[in-house]
Amino acid sequence: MPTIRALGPADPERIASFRVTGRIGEGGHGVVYAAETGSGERVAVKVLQRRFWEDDEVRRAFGADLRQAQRVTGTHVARVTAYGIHQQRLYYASEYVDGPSLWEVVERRGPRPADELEALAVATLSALAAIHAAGAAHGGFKPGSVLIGPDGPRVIDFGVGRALDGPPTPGRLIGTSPFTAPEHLVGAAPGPDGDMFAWAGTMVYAATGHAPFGQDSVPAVISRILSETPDLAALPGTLLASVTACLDKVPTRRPTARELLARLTRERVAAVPAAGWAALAAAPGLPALPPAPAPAPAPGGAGRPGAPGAVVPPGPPGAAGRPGSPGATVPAGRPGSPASTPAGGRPAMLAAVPLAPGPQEPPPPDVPPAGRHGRGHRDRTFILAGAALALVVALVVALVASPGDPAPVRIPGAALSPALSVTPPVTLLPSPVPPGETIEPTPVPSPTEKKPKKTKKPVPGGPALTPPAPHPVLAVSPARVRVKSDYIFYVNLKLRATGGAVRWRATISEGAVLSSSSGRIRAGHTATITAYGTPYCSTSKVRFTSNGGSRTVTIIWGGVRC
Ligand SMILES: Nc1ncnc2c1ncn2[C@@H]1O[C@H](COP(=O)(O)OP(=O)(O)OP(=O)(O)O)[C@@H](O)[C@H]1O
Repeated sequence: MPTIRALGPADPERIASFRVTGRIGEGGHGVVYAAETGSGERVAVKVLQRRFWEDDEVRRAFGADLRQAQRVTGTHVARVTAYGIHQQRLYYASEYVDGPSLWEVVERRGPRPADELEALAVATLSALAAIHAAGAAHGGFKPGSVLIGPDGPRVIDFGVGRALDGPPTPGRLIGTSPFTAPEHLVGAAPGPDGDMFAWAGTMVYAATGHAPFGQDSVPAVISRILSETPDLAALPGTLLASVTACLDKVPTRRPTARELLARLTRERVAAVPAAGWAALAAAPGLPALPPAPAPAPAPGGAGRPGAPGAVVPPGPPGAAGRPGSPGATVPAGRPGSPASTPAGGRPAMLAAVPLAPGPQEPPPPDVPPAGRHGRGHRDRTFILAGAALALVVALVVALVASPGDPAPVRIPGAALSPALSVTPPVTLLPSPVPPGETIEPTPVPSPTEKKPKKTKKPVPGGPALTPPAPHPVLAVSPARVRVKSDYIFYVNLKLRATGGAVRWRATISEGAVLSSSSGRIRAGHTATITAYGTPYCSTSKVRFTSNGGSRTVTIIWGGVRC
């Protein structure tokens, strides 16, 4: 149960139509209050820090993201019930979950046993599937995003990552937790694939008590996320393949939440030997089923609960409700396994977890999924070229909007939900003033600039001589960067080869890391590498050496106070 503290002098007593009853806590983005609606329903209201209100881009994205988040419903999500602006601060309200976060549970009680992990996996995948089915992404999934309520795990804080972290632009980090997917570290926008990576890391945390890539210095964690595979030995066999697949560095290779939910459900059913199902079907004392009226197959296919000859999913004797209905529960342990315990004997925290998604969640896992995130096989050909870091360089090139590229930023002019009681009504329209820069690059020639036209010089008195071979040159841009935010700790550097192919090597001063330290660029081509540092008033020098000379880039990790 979260500790609710009394309000301080700076805390509001009302937020829009909500009566604030206490302060739950504060995170990186704002303060969360316990509050009540006019009809006495408990809600949690997150009031974002003022800097978000002051950011035009965030204000524009906030309305769009929250509208989408409001569409997400399901047994294992804390529904977003309202959002708006209160005293120049953005806020949103969600269902109050009366329970600790997964962080707290693991910190206090240690790594969780196999049966709890399985139930946790099913519940959180069910929530992510619902979020993704609504066209949203969580964008910041981590153990703190899972609250263990009296009726099972609930996922909070979904769908606002894009608004709070903004579009991927050079030098702007998307997501900052040790659970962040590698593609987000290099600028990709939050998406379902990234959620799956973060989900897997969260499962590793629940099984071991440690974040999969460590939690020490930021550059060290980033370097491990980009290049290392965590130790998964503590995971139960039932989850190992799923978690391993989700930790793939290539986003499109990761399975979807829906696919994993289907896999786990199938495996659970298959874990009961056929003889066990037969014995259950023939158990004495079951009321006789009426004879089948006709041999025609029933809609929904064989196995529909209640149909003659249907497989009856496991459930505690006397369990109410059809499997999949909100009230239906199954023991979290494998039926018949030594770990499984009766509902009453299970740890209270995960005592009863619906196995199948609730009625408002996506269709049952057996329904063939649609679209890229729903297709059965991820057969897209992605070739891992050698070591993981090489792969990351490819990701960087593919995903990052580099300093010279026009950033394809889609800004829907988002209006606040009309359902809200915002006084006075505020419309979040695109501002005519462009948002403030976060990085000041030294002006560099555009990488899209046209190659100089070859002009034939007339050579008086004879045929044209063979021109001397052009000398390869490595251009690096920007040459000097000042990062002006506490929340940004990476910078993309664009390398360009002219006059011939260039082989390059790079080193960076201590306390920072590079996504790649060597490579080859063909003439006229570009590559992007990323420097990760610590944004606390320090300077990093990146030194490039190549057959085209040497270059040094200076990065000043600033923050507004430096
Ligand atoms: N819907 C909710 N019901 C109950 N408690 C909540 C709810 N949402 C958040 N909380 C609690 O409020 C506290 C602060 O949450 P918050 O999301 O701000 O933390 P955070 O994840 O560290 O922050 P951020 O995501 O902004 O970095 C946490 O203890 C969290 O468990």
